[in-house]
Amino acid sequence: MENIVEVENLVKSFGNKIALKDATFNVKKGETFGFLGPSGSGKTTTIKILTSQLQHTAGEITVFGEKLSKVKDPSYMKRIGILTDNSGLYERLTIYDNLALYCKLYEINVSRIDEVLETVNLVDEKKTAVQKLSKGMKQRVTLARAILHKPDLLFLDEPTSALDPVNTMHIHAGLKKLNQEGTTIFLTTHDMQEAEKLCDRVAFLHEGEIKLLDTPKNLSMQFGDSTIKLVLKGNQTLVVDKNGEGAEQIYQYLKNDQVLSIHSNEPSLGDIFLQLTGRSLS
Ligand SMILES: Nc1ncnc2c1ncn2[C@@H]1O[C@H](COP(=O)(O)OP(=O)(O)OP(=O)(O)O)[C@@H](O)[C@H]1O
Repeated sequence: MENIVEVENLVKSFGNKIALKDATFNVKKGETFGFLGPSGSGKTTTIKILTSQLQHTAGEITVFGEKLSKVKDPSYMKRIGILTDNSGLYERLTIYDNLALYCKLYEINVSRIDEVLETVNLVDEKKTAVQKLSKGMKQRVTLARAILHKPDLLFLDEPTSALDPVNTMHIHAGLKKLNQEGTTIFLTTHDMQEAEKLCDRVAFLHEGEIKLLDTPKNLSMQFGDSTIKLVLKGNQTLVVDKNGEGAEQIYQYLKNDQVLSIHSNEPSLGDIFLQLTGRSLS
């Protein structure tokens, strides 16, 4: 599959502080790529560099087949969507008027506004001034603006960090739809469930270094143990090996009608991160 982003040996330092150490990764066209790491691991710094908001110290970056220095070109910026914590919304204007301004900028029809407001669950609030919105609602307006022009590549920095579970579900469904329609997504998060749900591949970032990069499924197989968990009547939990002896045990419990549930003992992305770095993602 074609790479839409190629990053080689990326380094970023702020004075003596090294925020990114030799990070190398690619984002493939059409995928949702997750950058997972705890606070301070370098996620926002990476997004800022990839979207030309910050200069990197060393390394090679290519986006859409062009060296990063050219990405500032307006024709490139039109192919990119960005959601960061810096909203850039006009507080006194309504949601609709904010988005209408961007429609003009991107030269797209205002009929698209209702579509994106549907995605972020804000159709009924479109005539409300931004200054009257909650933090989570503003985050949803910013996301609506980021996807207004159906970008080829969408950068999302912790897209659901200020949202409640219902709105998070709404946004996840919207992002899946956008991805199915062809937008490649680069997403940072410290929410492992979000990553498991949305991402085709994930990179684990720890103290500015990429520790691991693969599909969630491969990681779970690589780090999983070869056991099966049984929950028996009376809520007793039993872990058995995936071998002939384990099979015999499971058979006996099933035969005696003692089994409530059977699960393979797969680690979550959070478990894997903990195993790898000794610290949790949040
Ligand atoms: N402008 C800056 N000047 C100095 N240090 C900075 C600057 N921006 C970021 N850093 C440092 O670089 C490191 C990575 O920060 P970054 O914001 O990329 O982390 P993050 O993974 O996005 O964290 P969070 O999840 O809290 O947003 C941190 O140690 C941070 O203090």
